[in-house]
Amino acid sequence: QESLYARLGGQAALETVVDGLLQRATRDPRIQEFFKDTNVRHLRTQLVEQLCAASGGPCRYEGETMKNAHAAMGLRTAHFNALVEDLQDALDAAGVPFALQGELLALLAPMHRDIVTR
Ligand code: HEM
Repeated sequence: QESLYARLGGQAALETVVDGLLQRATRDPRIQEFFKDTNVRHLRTQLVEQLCAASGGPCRYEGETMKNAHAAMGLRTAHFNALVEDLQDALDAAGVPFALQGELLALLAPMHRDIVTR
């Protein structure tokens, strides 16, 4: 079985998905406030690298732990779910098949416990 990374379409596909996610999240009234002082360029690089590594691609994630990166934000489950919805929209828009979307989301779901702090 090929890696999820390869089946998603590799680096270019991941970049399209992350761009779509960041466009949506930074305009999403439910969560946009969290991104107002963020260097989105840097976040894009880190997210692509993280998703590449997590999906079995040829990358190593060297960014912050999920706990450290989000500790100061006081995120709730509703914020987490809003971001996941934006990601699903971005995956749909990129034409990623539903089954592959599920595989990617399953990799991210366990991060909830490090990201949501209240
Ligand atoms: C599965 C869910 C999530 C993943 C995989 C994820 C991933 C990441 C990554 C990789 C970084 C970069 C860390 C670094 O700079 O080294 C980051 C930062 C950030 N995340 Fe998340 N995140 C998630 C959920 C959320 C949610 C729910 C929010 C807000 C609603 C959020 C807002 C942010 C912001 C604003 C930053 C940048 C902080 C800064 O400006 O330094 N994230 N996230």
